[in-house]
Amino acid sequence: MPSEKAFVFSVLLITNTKLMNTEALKTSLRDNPFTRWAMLLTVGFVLAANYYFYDALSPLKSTLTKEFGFTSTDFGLFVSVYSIPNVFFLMAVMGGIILDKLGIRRTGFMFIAFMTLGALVTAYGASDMYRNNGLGYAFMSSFMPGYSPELKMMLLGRFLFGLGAETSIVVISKIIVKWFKGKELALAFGVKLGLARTGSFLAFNLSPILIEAEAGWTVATWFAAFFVTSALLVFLIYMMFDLKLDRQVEHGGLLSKSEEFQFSDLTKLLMNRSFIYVTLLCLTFYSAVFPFLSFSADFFLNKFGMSIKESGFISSLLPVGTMIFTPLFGFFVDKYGKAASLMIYGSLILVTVHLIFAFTGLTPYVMMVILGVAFSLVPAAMWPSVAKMVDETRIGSAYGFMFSVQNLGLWAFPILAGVVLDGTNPEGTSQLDYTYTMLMFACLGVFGLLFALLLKREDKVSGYGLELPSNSK
Ligand SMILES: NCCCC[C@H](NC(=O)[C@@H](N)CCCCN)C(=O)O
Repeated sequence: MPSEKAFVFSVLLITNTKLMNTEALKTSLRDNPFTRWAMLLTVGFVLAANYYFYDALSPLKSTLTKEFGFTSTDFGLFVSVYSIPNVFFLMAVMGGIILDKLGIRRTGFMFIAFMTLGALVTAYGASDMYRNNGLGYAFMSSFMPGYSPELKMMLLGRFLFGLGAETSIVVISKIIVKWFKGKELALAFGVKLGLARTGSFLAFNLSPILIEAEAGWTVATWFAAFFVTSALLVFLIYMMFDLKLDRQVEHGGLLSKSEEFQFSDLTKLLMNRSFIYVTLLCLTFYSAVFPFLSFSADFFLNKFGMSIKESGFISSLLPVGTMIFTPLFGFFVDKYGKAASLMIYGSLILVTVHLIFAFTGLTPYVMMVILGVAFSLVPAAMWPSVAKMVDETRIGSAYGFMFSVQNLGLWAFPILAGVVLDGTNPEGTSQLDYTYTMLMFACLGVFGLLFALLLKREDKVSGYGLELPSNSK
């Protein structure tokens, strides 16, 4: 009898231990809400640094003219060179493929390192150290005399920065999916975008303050570069947690053979009319926003006679607006749908605001907040809509492709804005007239509106259900 009892006891013990082990296997780091959200904050910091650096010199266009003799076209060139690797070498698409092959840690580190190198080279190109015949100055002076050696070094820096920055956004999107899939994914995406835009908000407000530093105006560029460098260090912390999570789950986020990117995926995407319309909307809408934002502080400074600080502050109202409205509209799209309609409204608002900027002297404070509503409506509806059109395993390639097409606009339109400005204002004019530049942005908005309308019409045929709530598809 006692031996029977002992047998039952040991069976119970073994079963219980087995159950406990299975339970331990089931829970991983991502199941702990604190760790999950801490990871979001960690990669959000990297994104904020990325957006900070992208915008850090935008409020300082007049300073660059004063210090280095930059024309509006030079400034446009500087903004746009960010996009060259993504347009001409399809870096965002390649980055997505590399990501699927090498995984998050190696790809993330490599591309954030490129961002850091680019940021440091840009700051160096603007520094006194370089201008006093520092390393590379003689070389940069030896060709294309029409462009200053400062501009050339800064262009090289921004090129390297762009090479890393867009792919790192794709990597971070994948990190969010890795930690939040099946949990609070939509909210996490909204918060991620909010953190990124905090970087832009800070850039427009901090750069004008930092140029007044005792050590000279280049404190603003060095600060931006060190912010990006600190992001690389913060990413190392993320990598440790990522490794730990991979040891807890089976496949470590790497794709199986059947899930890997195939070029036939791209052809399939290109045959999908809804995807084409949303990509063209992405190109035209974002081209009317980001390049405008890069010139906006200088526009306010010239049109309303504001200081660098005030014009930077007004520009920062756009990212602030999006930080509040994007999660709200994201929630609306999840719950009630109407994504295609929201993209139409967003495009309509964008055109109206640009026309008001072109032809009236209405206060820019309110207009920038309204523009923030437009810049929340479209992204909040656009990115989740793509997820309805393409298979989940192809979402990285789809976003990568959209980024590359979008970057065509982020490359061309800052240059065009500068060329239009230089072409429509006599040389040496003290107050730039932005009317034609604003009209150009309004026209882009009209194209965006057209593609949004086509997208809604196509949705009735394709049946992707863009007008339906998230969980009904
Ligand atoms: N899941 C995709 C989110 C994209 C957010 C989007 N960013 C971009 O489109 C970037 N390719 C361009 C960023 C250039 C300025 N930093 C956004 O709305 O910010």
